Amino acid sequence: MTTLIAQDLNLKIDSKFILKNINLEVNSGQVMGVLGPNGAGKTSLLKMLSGQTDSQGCVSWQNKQLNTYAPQELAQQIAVVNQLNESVFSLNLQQIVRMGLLPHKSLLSRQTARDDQHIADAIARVGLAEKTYQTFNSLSGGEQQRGLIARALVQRAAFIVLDEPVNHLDIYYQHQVLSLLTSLAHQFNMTVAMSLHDLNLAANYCDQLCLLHDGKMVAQGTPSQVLQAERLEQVFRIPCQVKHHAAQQPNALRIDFSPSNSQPSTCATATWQTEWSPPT
Ligand SMILES: Nc1ncnc2c1ncn2[C@@H]1O[C@H](COP(=O)(O)OP(=O)(O)OP(=O)(O)O)[C@@H](O)[C@H]1O
Repeated sequence: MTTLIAQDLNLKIDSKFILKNINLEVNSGQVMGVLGPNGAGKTSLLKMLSGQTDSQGCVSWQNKQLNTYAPQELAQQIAVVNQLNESVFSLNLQQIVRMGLLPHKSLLSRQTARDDQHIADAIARVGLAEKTYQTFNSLSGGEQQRGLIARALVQRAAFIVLDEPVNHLDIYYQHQVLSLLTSLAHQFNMTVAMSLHDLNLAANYCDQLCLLHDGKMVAQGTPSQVLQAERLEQVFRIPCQVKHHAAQQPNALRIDFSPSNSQPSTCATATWQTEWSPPT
């Protein structure tokens, strides 16, 4: 069943289109990856899909427009894990994860043993049980990222939106976190939308992909529909090969970018300063 529908989304700042005519649909139980080069509009799109930015256009979740949800009701439906900012938290990890319960509480409600169990389970699921009482500030970038994912789990929202969730994670936790998100979607019929820079992780873990370039939707569909060499070369401005491993898994893809083997794509316009000296 289609649960997320975005129609004709536009975002214009200072007369420049950041997003232009974006349309997409995501079914419940699916993981959608948002791909594209730096500045393509991934974060802006995720903010619109999760109601963090007012949309010029229409986003509806469960047949109801996002801008008609009350704030608490929206927070019960949608959990957001944004990119890490400089954190000002002096709270410990458990207290940060506990914030995920807020949408389900009234001002006077008490903490229950069941709440504590949910928090402990979520922290354990992201592999941070031994860091439960460490201050959030003192956690490593990857630990903070996993802590924020634990907070999203505690929120028990049916739609989780994550902006580059594996950015700070080592290879083990990249796979752990993406497997966890995929299994939440597939087993519990949740919907996940996330931006990713690693196209191979996107091919492995996402059911649907959309590829943005300069604020426009270049392609959307299954990984094998979207991840085509010629298109990726144009968008990412670097030579690329896409290999299909149908023998292992029907949709298994391997994307290799090989800048050293050939000349940069003719689309590449940037020139890089490779030497630098301090100003005198
Ligand atoms: N508030 C704003 N004012 C001006 N420009 C903005 C604003 N927000 C976003 N932009 C611009 O919109 C474009 C898209 O930004 P966005 O953060 O959505 O890209 P992105 O695809 O997530 O990039 P990255 O991969 O680097 O995180 C960028 O050129 C950015 O500078």
